[in-house]
Amino acid sequence: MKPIRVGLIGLGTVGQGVIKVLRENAEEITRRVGRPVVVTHASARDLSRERGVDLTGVQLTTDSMSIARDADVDVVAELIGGHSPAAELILAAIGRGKSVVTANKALIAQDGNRIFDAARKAGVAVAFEAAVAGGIPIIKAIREGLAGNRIESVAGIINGTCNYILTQMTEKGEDFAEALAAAQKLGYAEADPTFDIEGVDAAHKLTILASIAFGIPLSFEAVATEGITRVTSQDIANARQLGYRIKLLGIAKRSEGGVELRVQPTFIPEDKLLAKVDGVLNSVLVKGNAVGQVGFYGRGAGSEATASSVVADIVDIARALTGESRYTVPALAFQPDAVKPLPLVPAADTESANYLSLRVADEPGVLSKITAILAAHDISVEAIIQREPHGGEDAKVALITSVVSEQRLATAMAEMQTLPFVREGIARFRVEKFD
Ligand SMILES: NC(=O)c1ccc[n+]([C@@H]2O[C@H](COP(=O)([O-])OP(=O)(O)OC[C@H]3O[C@@H](n4cnc5c(N)ncnc54)[C@H](O)[C@@H]3O)[C@@H](O)[C@H]2O)c1
Ligand SMILES: N[C@@H](CCO)C(=O)O
Ligand code: NA
Repeated sequence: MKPIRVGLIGLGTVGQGVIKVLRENAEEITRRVGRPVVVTHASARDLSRERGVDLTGVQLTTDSMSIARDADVDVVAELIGGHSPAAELILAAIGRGKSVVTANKALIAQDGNRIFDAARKAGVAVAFEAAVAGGIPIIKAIREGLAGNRIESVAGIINGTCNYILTQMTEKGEDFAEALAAAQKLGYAEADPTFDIEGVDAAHKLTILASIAFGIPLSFEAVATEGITRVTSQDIANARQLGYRIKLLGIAKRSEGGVELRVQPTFIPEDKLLAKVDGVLNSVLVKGNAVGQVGFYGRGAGSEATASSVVADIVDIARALTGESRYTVPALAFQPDAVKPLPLVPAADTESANYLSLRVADEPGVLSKITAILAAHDISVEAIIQREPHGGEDAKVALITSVVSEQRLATAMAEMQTLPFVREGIARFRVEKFD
């Protein structure tokens, strides 16, 4: 039986995982597809590097474009990341009538509209399950499994590196830099890890999820994005004492004004599902009007977990090439001419409960003055802790507010900041209760 020939562009963490998974599970995959699926071609920047995977039978090259154009390649997997030359390579493969699999969320979030358009015109597929939440089949679940619903919200932990760092800081007391270095070593981080820690990678993924969930164009620029670099060990300790965990959450939800898209470090009550998702694990909760809430959980990064999704996409395409059926699921779940923008709610118009942390001079009456300002703005305090000063340090106050609009909170915080005993720089993070 003639095999489906896969050309891999990039032999890094994910590329090596794909070789391994396709080899290890060859028998099962052949039974699923109806014929073998084999990596016949692969490109890398440095062919002399030792990779720890068996590359026998794979034709190696440094010329990635030759793979995109090779008539002897049936499916191309782009696993180099970044915008260029990834975009050119994908478009070249599409131009030769090949379906493409990619793990490149940065490219899809920013340039997906153009790529899907080209693929549609060429009658081929661009599949990207590995781009969001690594090994969790969340794209397929929303696009196909939940296609009967009006999706109300998608929320979750969608960056493995940040979740790993926050977990190491919380459980092991590791410092930020140490935990990031470990995440990089484990193959979780992006080539430029500022994409992870500044929330950009999560924003790329949220952009894709929002399009698939709501049928809106890819709108990366509209995501209000904050990473985890402002989260201190003190915030983590405060969260614990108040009964919360801090997670970097991506949230896309419908609200009165349209859709809200945000990525932020968020306090979550410790008994909620998302608060218990630790390490490199990701979890996504989807709310549909028919199904209610459904949750997905699994490894969000790493070589073989991510390869699991790349290979699933290759299998989908291989099945379509093998059987009578064409690959007919639209890339962004909705028919291209039915994708329409919804108003994007500005962050200032959104509402949430909040965690505030203040450094204050050790004076009598401090707490009552702070709470009086909050009360004057109709904000109630749900929990509060005060740490006594020691060794000449300031006292510290941390509290959780009721649900309040961004504007009202900003006014109250500005007023608090003018109190003479409140030091510069009140820290604030959102709280999501998932009630
Ligand atoms: N690592 C993960 O856990 C993970 C998870 C999901 C998605 N992704 C995505 O998968 C893609 C690859 O990530 P990775 O972690 O494997 O990165 P990586 O840095 O380990 O691997 C990329 C490889 O591509 C090579 N490369 C770069 N330009 C090339 C070119 N023009 N031709 C041939 N090879 C080239 C690099 O030398 C490197 O070996 C990225 O888009 C990333 O966002 C990664
Ligand atoms: N750098 C990404 C890889 C998976 O997309 C993460 O840590 O989640
Ligand atoms: Na996925």
